[in-house]
Amino acid sequence: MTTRTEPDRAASSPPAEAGAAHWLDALLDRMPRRPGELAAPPPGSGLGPVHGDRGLPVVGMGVHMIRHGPAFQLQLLRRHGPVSWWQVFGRRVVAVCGPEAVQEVLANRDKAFVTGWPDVVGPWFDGGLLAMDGPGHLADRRLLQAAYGEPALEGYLRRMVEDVTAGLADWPTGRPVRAVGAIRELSGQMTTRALLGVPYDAGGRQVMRDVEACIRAESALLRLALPGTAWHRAGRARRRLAARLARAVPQARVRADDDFLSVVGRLVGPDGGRLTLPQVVDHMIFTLIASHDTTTAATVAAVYFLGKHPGWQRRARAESNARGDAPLDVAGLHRLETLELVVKESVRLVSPSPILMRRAVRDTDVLGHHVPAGQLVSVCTGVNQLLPELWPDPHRFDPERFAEARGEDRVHRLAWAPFGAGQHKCVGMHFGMLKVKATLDALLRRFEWSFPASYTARWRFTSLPAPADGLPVVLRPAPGRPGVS
Ligand code: HEM
Repeated sequence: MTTRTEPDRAASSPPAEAGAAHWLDALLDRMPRRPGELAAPPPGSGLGPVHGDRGLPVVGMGVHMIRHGPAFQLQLLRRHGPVSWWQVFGRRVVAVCGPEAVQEVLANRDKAFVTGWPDVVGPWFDGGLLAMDGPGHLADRRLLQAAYGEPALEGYLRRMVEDVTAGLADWPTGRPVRAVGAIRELSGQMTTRALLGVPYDAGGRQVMRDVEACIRAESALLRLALPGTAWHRAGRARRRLAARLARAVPQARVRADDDFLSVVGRLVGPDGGRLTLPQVVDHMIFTLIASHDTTTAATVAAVYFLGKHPGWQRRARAESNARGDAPLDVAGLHRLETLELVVKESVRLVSPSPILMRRAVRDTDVLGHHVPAGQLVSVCTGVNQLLPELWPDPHRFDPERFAEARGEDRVHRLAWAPFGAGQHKCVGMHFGMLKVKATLDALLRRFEWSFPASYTARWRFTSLPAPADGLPVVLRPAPGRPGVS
């Protein structure tokens, strides 16, 4: 069974060639690349320059990136090597691809790199872990880690399982549903009680609309707070979120509840210190943003691949149904081994966060290439996940490659890194995997679905990857579950 996604096809051939059937891709293919050097290395340094493509004036290679994502960066790797650069909307960005180059930047041994996210997405992450560096980041991360431990996860999972079951009750069968929008809504329904203790229908919906306004502004081109713009809407949304959280934190600190905000509010560091109210507010806003679209993208990818590979869908459903009516807990999710393999393979092929942004704080080098101070660097973990040098038959949907006996992900510690690596590695990785698996478990027990052999999703990379058509899917009642429709 071979599934060729947009990035998959392009991984074995240049993106423009892969998509040449579409007029826009044919046009992009003919566009001048205008190659050149990023910056001259300091004389006598022994370093080489970074080579790359300027593309069109202003737009640069931005449209290539949106249409082809990791496949575009793979093409940069093939043209210019593991350290290259490209221009996007007037800005030069270094692309670091391949396991060694990615490892060098993420290990960050000489502390030359800091987070580059605020430079790219704007102020929406402010005060969150991914906008911080150095001792402040380390101290907050150590403190917050307790809120992601297994005992705490059990409480969040219980809430998410109740909410996913209720959310799916409204999903129709027998007519097309756009999976991307429906799964995003479901993610919101599963988030607000687990993270904030707020039911979706009693204020949670507005919270998620505000979170989504911030997410949308991350990729806005017009970054002025003019009324009517995404930037303006996000500013208002973030202020509403901050005000709401500022009211909620004092109550959360004293209530003995097991939602994420209550757990974070009660955390005490080794020195007896607690996070201040503004710190909790900022961390919570970033957590809401970081958890929502990533888990949506991962679930959408798995729904797509399960629909293209009914054998895997049946196998995963059989494991989910084997639980009978027992409630789903963390141990129960760990036992869903097929789902674990399917999710790992889905986020390998379509990585929810295929690049990690960094900025050089001083002149430095990556694999002997000169990177000047201030330079933005995109660390392309998503490319590594598709490299034929690392993965046998990399475009094939083959979840078994993650099984203990094969362990293809063990070929290099950065061959599979959908949750990042190094200082900023996703602290919510287990939480995210639980949420995605709990969503898929509920879907599998209730529905079955498939996509025609002729259907291939075309992924777009405006912000996180999503099928351009919203992934229309027709659900049917799952077999072997009498009484459930
Ligand atoms: C499938 C789901 C998820 C994926 C693929 C994912 C991916 C990532 C990646 C790649 C990073 C590192 C970014 C970088 O180094 O630039 C990251 C960081 C982070 N993620 Fe996740 N994430 C997921 C779910 C979650 C969830 C559910 C939460 C919280 C409930 C969360 C919270 C965070 C936080 C707080 C950070 C910043 C860590 C730090 O800077 O120290 N993530 N995530």
